[in-house]
Amino acid sequence: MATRSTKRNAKPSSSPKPPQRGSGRRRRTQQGQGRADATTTMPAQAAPGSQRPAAHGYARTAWAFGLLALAAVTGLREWFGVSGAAGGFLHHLAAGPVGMLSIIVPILLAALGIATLRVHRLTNVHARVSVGGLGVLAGLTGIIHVASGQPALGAGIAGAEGAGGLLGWLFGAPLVGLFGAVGAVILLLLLIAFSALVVSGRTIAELRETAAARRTEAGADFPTDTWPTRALGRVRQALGSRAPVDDADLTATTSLDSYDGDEPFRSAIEMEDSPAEGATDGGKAPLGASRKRGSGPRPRITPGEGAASSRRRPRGEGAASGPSGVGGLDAPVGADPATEVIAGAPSPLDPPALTPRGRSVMAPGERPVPPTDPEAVTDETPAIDPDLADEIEMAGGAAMALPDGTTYSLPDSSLLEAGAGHATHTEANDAVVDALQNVFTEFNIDATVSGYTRGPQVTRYEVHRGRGVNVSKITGLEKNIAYAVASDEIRLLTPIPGKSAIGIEIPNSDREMVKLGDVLRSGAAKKQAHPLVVGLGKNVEGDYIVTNLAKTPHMLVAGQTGSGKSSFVNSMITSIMMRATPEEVRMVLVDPKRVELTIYEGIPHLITPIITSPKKAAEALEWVVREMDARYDDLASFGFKHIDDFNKAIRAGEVQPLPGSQRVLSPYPYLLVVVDELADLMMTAPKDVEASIQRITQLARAAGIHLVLATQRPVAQVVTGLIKSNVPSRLAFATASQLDSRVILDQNGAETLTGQGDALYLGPGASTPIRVQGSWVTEREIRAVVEHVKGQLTPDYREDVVVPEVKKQIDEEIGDDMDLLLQAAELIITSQFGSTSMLQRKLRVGFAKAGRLMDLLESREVVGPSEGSKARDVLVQPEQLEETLAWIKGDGQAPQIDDPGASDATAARVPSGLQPGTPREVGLPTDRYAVDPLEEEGGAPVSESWDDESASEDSEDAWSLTGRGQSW
Ligand SMILES: Nc1ncnc2c1ncn2[C@@H]1O[C@H](COP(=O)(O)OP(=O)(O)OP(=O)(O)O)[C@@H](O)[C@H]1O
Repeated sequence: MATRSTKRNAKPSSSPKPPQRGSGRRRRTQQGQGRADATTTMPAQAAPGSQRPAAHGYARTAWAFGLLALAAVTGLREWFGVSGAAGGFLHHLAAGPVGMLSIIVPILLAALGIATLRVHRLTNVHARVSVGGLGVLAGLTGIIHVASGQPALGAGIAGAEGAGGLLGWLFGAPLVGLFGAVGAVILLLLLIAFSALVVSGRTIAELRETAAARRTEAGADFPTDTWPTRALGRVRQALGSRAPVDDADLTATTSLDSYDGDEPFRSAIEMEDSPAEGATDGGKAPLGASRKRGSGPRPRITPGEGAASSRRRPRGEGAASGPSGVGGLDAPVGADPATEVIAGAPSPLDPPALTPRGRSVMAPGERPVPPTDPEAVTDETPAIDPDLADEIEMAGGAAMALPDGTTYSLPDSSLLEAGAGHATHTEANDAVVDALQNVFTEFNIDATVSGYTRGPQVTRYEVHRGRGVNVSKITGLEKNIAYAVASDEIRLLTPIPGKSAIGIEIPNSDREMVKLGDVLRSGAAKKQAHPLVVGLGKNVEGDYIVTNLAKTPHMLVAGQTGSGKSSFVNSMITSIMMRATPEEVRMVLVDPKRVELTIYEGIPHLITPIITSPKKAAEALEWVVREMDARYDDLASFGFKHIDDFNKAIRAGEVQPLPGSQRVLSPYPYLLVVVDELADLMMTAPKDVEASIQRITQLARAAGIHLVLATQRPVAQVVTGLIKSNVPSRLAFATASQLDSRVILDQNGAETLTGQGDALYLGPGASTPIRVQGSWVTEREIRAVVEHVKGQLTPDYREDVVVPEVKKQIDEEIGDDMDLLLQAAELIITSQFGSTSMLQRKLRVGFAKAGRLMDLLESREVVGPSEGSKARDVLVQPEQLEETLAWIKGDGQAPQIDDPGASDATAARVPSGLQPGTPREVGLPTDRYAVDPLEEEGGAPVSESWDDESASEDSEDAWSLTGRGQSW
C-alpha cells in the first residue's frame, strides 16, 4: 500500500526524484531492455522477487547462525553442564528470564535461528504464534514461581533462576498478591489454555469439530447422546432463554447472529472502495470523476473542446493529428505499452478537475499534454503482498486439519505474478479525442468530448451534447465514428449508467493485461473472505472486480472460440484454489474437450476425477441433483433455510444429530460444478441435461451448489430458454453475431467486444452489463498453485458421482454400420418380413451391404438362417423392438425368444446371460455377399426380390399381411 500511495502523491515534475519502490519495476517493464541503464540505477529492493543486496542476505544469515551457535553453547551448559568461563553467563542468560524452564531455552533459540533462515517476511501467523508462545511461557513460569514458594527478587536472582525466572515472578507475584496462590494458578492455567489456542490458530468450535471427526474415524464407540451432552444442551438452552426442550428435542437449533437471507442489497459483484466517489460533484460526477481506485479517486482526463484547440499545443513525438492521428490505434494490439504509448498520466491523488499536468484550471480548448516523466504514469499494480492466505485465514477462513496433524495452507499469493502498471492516459487517447471531435464538427453537431476513462482494454470517452441536440443524432454517427477511429468494435452507451452523458467505448491500441494475482490482491478481493470469491478482472474504469459465485449463484459463460472463456474458467478455478480449502469448496469439473482442465487433475478440491465423457457428465449432473436433495433434507429437518446458516450452527456446536443417530454432523462444503462445454452435453442427452440443470439452478443456491456453464455455441439449442431463465448471471465474451449476443445477454453488445478476455458481465437481476477485461493467469502460475495444493492432500473422490461404465461389447464387424443395422432391424421387426431385397430398397444400399446386415441380424437372432430365395423367419416380435434395438446397441439384455416352433433350434443356441450386444455364435460365411448376383448375372433376379418373394407365398403383398396397412 505504501507503494501505491507514494505513487499517487508523485506529481510530474522536472526535478529529479528519488527512485521509488514499485515504479522501478514498471519502468523496467515499460522501457524494456533498451533502458537497462535506467533499471540498474534503481535500488535492488525495488521489485519483489528481484535480487536483494548481498549485505542484507548475509546479515540475516549471520543472525541465524549466531542464534544457532548460542543454542548450541547454551544447550551444552544447561543440559550437560559443559562450559568454560562463559558458563555462568550462559546460565544467567537462559535461567534468568524463565528460571527452571532454562532447559528449553536452547530449543527455542535453535527454532528461532532456523526460522530466521527460512522466513523472509514476518506475517500475521508469525506474530500470532510468537504472542501465543509468550503467553504459554508466562503461564508456565508463573505456576512454577507459585509452586516454588514465590522466591522474592530481593533475595537475589539465584532464587528466581531456581523457580520461574523473571517472567514467572512478573506474572506470578502480582497474581498471588491479588488472588492468593490457588487463584493465581487457576488464572495462569487459563492463560496457558488461551495462549495455546492462539498458537494453534483455532477456535474451540473448530477443536470440537476435529474431535468429533476423530471420533467418527475411531468408529462409533462414542455415544453422542450421553448425559453430559444432554446436560450441556440443557445449560445452553437455559443460558439462551430458549424454550425448554426434552431429550428428544436436542436437535432443535438455536438462533444464529445472522442468517444468509439477512443481507440487503445483495450483489455478486465487488469493486474497490471509492471514498471520493460523488464527493467531487455530489454524486453526479462526470465520467472519470467516479473512478474508484483503492484509496483515492481516479484522475479524470479532460481533453480540449475542439480539434482546433489541439493544434494550439505541441504534441509529443509520434502523435499524429486528425483522424489519421489515430495512428496510435494502428499500433499492434498488445504492443509493449511502455515503448508504444504510455507517456504520462495524472497523479491519482489529484482532484478530478486537474489535468494530467496537475494544473487546476484548464483553459478552454486546451488538451492535456502527455507528460514525459514516466513517474507520472499511474502504477496501479499493487505490490506483491504474500499475505493473501493469511488475510483470508484471519478474516474467518477455516483452518483445515490434515491427516498428518498439520494444517492445510492456502497457496502463497506470490505464486501469482504481478502485472505491469496501468496507464490512465496515453497519446493514442488524445488522437481518438481529436478524431471524435472532428466527426462532431464535420457533421455540425454540438457535442463535446468532455473526458474519458481508460480501462485495460477499452477507453470510454464521455460525450456531452449541447442544448437541444437530440441524442439520436450522436448515436446515428456510430458508423462515422467507427470510420474515424478506424475500429469496427466501438460500443455506444446511451447514457453511461448513472450519468447524463453518452459513452463511446473504443478499444485501446495498447491493451493491458489484467493479472489474476493483482485482482486477488486488490482491496475488492481482500474485503471478502468468502471462499467462492473469484477474480473477474478490471472494468472500463480500471477498477478491479471480483464476484462471489455464492451470490451469482449460477453463471453462463459464452463466447466464440478464442474469446477468453477457458481463460476465465482457469482464473476462476485458480481463484478458488488460492482462497478456499477443500473442506470449504469441492468441485465437479466437466471437460468434454478433454484438454482444457486436465491441469487440475488430482487437486484435493475435486469430488470426482475430471469428467470428459458427456454421458458421464449427464450422470454427474444427476448426482448433483441427488446431493442437493440430500442437503435439502438436512436443512428441512434441522430447520434452516440456507446451508451457510446450517454450517455456522454446526461449527458453533448448536446442531445435534437426531436421537439414536450415529451420524456426526459436519459442515457441507460449497459444491461448484463447472461445465466447460455445455454444447457437448446438450447433444448427448438434451432432455436429461436440461432437466438436471433446471432442477439444480432452481434450488441449489440454498444448498451451496453453484453451476458455471461455459459454451462456445451460444445458440438456442444449447442455451435453451429453460436454462437461460434459471441461470441469472451471464458472462458474455466476444460473439460472432448480435443473435448470439442476445442468446447470452438478451441484448446486443457482445458482438462488439474485442475478444481475448474482453467481456460483458450481467449480474443477477441487473439489466445493464458491465464491461470487464478478464483476469489472466498463465499455465506456469496455475501449475505452481496446483502443485502446492496437491502436495498437501490427495483428493477424496466420491464414488457415486459417476457410475462406472459397463464396457460394451459391440461386435467389431458392425463398425460404422450401427445406424444402418438398427434401421434394418426396425424394418424387419416391425414388418415381420426378413427380406434382403426389402433392405436394399428401403435403406438404399447395395446387395452386398443388405446381405451383410441380414447376416448381422441373424447373428443376433433377429432373423433365422437363410432359406434360399425365401424370406427369412423373423424371430423377434414387434413388441420386443425397443429391447432388441437396445441390445444391438450394447445396452440391456438379449430379448427372450419364445417362438416354440421356428426358433426352437435357434433358441437353443442362445446362451443365457449373454452380454449386451454380443453376437450369438453362428457361423457366418464372410464372403457370402461379396458379389452382387444381380450384377453378376446381368440383372437376373436370382436372389430374394421384394416383389417376387413377397408374392412367392401366395401372391399377396407380404406387408399387408402384417396388418400394418399399405405396403411401402
Ligand atoms: N483475460 C485475458 N487476457 C489476455 N489474453 C487473453 C485473455 N483471455 C484470453 N486471452 C487470449 O485469447 C486466447 C484464447 O483464449 P481462450 O483459450 O480462453 O479462448 P476460448 O474462448 O476458451 O477459446 P476456445 O473455445 O477455442 O477454447 C488466449 O490464448 C489468450 O492469448
